[in-house]
Amino acid sequence: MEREVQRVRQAFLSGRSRPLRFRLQQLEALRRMVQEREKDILAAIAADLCKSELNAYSQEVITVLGEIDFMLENLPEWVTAKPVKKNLLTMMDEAYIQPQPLGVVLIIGAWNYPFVLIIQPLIGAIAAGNAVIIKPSELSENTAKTVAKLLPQYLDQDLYVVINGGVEETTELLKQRFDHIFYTGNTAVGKIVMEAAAKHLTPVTLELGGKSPCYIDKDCDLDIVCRRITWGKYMNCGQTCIAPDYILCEASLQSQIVWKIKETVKEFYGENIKESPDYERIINLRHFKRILSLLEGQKIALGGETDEATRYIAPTVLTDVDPKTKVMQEEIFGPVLPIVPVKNVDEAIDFINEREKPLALYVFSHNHKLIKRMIDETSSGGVTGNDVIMHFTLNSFPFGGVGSSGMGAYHGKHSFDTFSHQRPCLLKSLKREGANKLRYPPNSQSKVDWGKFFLLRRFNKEKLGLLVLTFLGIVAAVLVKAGYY
Ligand SMILES: NC(=O)c1ccc[n+]([C@@H]2O[C@H](COP(=O)([O-])OP(=O)(O)OC[C@H]3O[C@@H](n4cnc5c(N)ncnc54)[C@H](O)[C@@H]3O)[C@@H](O)[C@H]2O)c1
Ligand SMILES: CCCCCCCCCCCCC/C=C/C=O
Repeated sequence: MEREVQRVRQAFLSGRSRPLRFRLQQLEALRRMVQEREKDILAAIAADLCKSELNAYSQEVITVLGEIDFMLENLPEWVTAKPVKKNLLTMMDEAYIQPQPLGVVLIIGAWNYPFVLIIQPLIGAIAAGNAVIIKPSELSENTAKTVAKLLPQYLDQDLYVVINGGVEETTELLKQRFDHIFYTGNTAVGKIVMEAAAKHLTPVTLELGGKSPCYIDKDCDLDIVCRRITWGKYMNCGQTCIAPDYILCEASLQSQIVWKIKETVKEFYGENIKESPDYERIINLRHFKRILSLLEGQKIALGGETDEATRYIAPTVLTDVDPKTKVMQEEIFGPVLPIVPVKNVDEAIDFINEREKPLALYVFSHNHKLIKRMIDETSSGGVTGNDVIMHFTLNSFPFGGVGSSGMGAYHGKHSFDTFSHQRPCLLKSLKREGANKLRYPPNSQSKVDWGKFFLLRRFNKEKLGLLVLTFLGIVAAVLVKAGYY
């Protein structure tokens, strides 16, 4: 493992990942890989998650292609040095911020969207000029193997390397020194990753999970609300980091919500859900059993049917859920939707604020002020009003958590920034030593006064005349330098 990381570091130190032309060429090669090997990629995702290839394409491949195009379009502007405002002490100097690559980045992916969750951060890391080691999730082994096979056929083989394996390999990998670690997965492993990173003072981005609440106000169109929630909750069989985890609403709305979700489930998946190409399965038996255990003692208002052999769990809704029960203590990550009755929006806000900060928050209402109030008075990684999931699709948004749902963010320019160091560069001349004497010892009141003038723009009235003269002198010098005289 050490040798492999060393090999990637040597490739980074060769400097070839840095030129803009190289980054663009690698991103184009990655796009070619996705387009030419689309069938292999879709088949792998489909096999891992019992997902239709159409759904694999619209949930993962579209996002990846959109992200590559966005990078190719904007990267030339992002990589350029940006001049910054100067003070009076540096006004004759060159001052700019130069984004630079961090070095060798480790990307650890999760299994639930096994392609996009490793390739989207990879796009950002390449765009920022880094070398990358990717560790896909071992639970989605078809996608892991396919990516390990395809990437070296299209990308630089020493700069971008896939290492497959489970906990043992990841633990070994985490002992190595990286310049950034980008981890997607559960909060418990997030802590392990952060602890390992701390040993080398490596910065981390943690894309974690949590219980994303969904508040439904009584002033809204329940038909539309329930259609949108049904889509976001049962997509990928509930195994989506930003799926609505539970509903908060007035008790009187519950029966209508159950009825409308039931109707929508029929509309989306037909009478026989098991036969639907749009309804996935739980990733493994451990998760299947974990989700079943969340149903114990609950009032099942819809669904509840299961089949262990195929790890099928029907779209399920629980009503009158007691917040103290197990289903409300952990992220569900399955097709189970508890409804927790609250008296009003105040109680909903308190409910959310008494718990860990979620990755996403959803609010449904015709009342725009109520939505704004929810946003102002709570915290979450992201918010979508009157819909679910959709903030993920906008690459102008930073995507990430807050508090226990994660730290750092990515997508679009935010990925480029995550994998770049914003290096401040001040280029002075060896001339004009007169002005610089101000900061050299021995210090004096007069030097402090000048310092106040130059840096704080504060001065005393007696010296005003002298200061004005100095200022005019500086202006004249600038004009001479700029070629006006
Ligand atoms: N914020 C996001 O973008 C996002 C996206 C997807 C999933 N998630 C969250 O991820 C969770 C589901 O994923 P998961 O954690 O089950 O995925 P997982 O089991 O695939 O684990 C994630 C990664 O951690 C590694 N890993 C597991 N145990 C480890 C250990 N002990 N030491 C070191 N590495 C280890 C795995 O090899 C894998 O690569 C949910 O909480 C979900 O909300 C978040
Ligand atoms: C055919 C139209 C496609 C609509 C766009 C759907 C967007 C789905 C996004 C799925 C989320 C994938 C990333 C998940 C992260 C967390 O698990």
